[in-house]
Amino acid sequence: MLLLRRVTPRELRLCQHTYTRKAPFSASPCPCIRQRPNRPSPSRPIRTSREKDSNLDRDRNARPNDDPLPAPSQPRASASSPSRPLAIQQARESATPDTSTSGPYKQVLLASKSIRHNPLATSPIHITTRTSKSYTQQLSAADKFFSSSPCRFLYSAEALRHHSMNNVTPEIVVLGSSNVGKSTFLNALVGQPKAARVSQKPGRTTLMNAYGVGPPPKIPRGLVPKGMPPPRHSLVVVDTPGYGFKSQASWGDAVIKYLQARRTLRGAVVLLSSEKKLLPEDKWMLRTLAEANTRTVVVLTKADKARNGWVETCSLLADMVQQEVDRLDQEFGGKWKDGQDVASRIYITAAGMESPGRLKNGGGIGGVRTAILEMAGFTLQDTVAKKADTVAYTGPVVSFDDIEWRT
Ligand SMILES: Nc1nc2c(ncn2[C@@H]2O[C@H](COP(=O)(O)OP(=O)(O)OP(=O)(O)O)[C@@H](O)[C@H]2O)c(=O)[nH]1
Ligand SMILES: [Mg+2]
Repeated sequence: MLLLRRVTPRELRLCQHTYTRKAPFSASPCPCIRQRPNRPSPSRPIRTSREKDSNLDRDRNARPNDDPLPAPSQPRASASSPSRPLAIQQARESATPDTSTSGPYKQVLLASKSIRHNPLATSPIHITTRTSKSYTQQLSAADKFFSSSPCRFLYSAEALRHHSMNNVTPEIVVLGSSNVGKSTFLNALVGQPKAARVSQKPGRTTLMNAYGVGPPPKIPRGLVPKGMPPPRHSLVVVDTPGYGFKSQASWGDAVIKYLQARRTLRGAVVLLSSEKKLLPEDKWMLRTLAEANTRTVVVLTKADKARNGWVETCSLLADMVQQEVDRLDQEFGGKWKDGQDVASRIYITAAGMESPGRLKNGGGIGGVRTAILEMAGFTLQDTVAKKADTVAYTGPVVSFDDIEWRT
């Protein structure tokens, strides 16, 4: 449910200040007050009896090294004080020397299904490509989710009112400065080279373009609003025009209004170029999302551009971004990153290194896929994912945010 509250004079001043700055993505002054829609309930997610059984088996068979990523329903204090299971996992990762990123950059980047920032690492390099057994299973479930059904272009929207009506399907928006690689990233995410148009010139994408991804969800007919066709995809991903260089104020207005008002928006992916520093316009975008309490995953793109220096380059930038995210999280009362686990990490990708169809989870795309699914309200059940070839997608990937659809 969309919750609105009165804007305090301080917030209003802050917004006006933000938007009237030398506009990165200039938009008219208006308050950012959208609460996160449909946060996961603090109680355990409801599960089907089959899932319960399989989870019981998993619990019985779990070995200490197979620490699964914590269920999204588990409470988490803030990004700076991670939940216990996440802290245990990070501590484990930092306990043994991490050589997972060493080797020729092309080989390592293409082979890495998840490239994550690990701020607790004891070495000066805070990047890891290591994956536990259960995380590997989650990655493969995420790959199947994105690749099993072809992605479908849904519509282009110039303004909020042009977006199709959507009451049921979770949406994720891809944001970033112009030319950062948003459309390339979207193509890699959905595994289709030509889903979105890509160009070397900044300012290529000028509209918000929505794509349907994932298999059709199983929703009882009665829960679909009258006169609406049942959704054909489990998730909508929205590509956006870039902010900063070659951007236009009207694009910024449209995107900000969408961020504030779209009820089914479950989270944002903010792309930052690893060729650049953290730009003022990126800080502005992160602040806007923190203020609106929108779940956010940060992704560094074009890791391959630094060639063999990619690990150091990305590690430094990720450290800076993490500091900014933690600072914003604290400023807004520790609520922004609350309840995010997989999605609380900073991810690194090299989506443009290989044709998206061939990249699959490689180039770090797999890690972002799991984070996006978590943000969108899906739980990746690793035990069931083993049988992914034989079960329908209500098995390995279960939406708990949308659980009321099925009851
Ligand atoms: N080397 C390399 N190039 C990349 C990568 N990702 C994107 N690019 C290149 O960066 C350029 C811009 O990519 P786009 O995906 O069009 O960027 P965008 O953010 O959608 O740009 P706008 O729509 O103009 O805002 C293209 O030439 C891509 O091939 C990457 O991971 N590695
Ligand atoms: Mg684009």
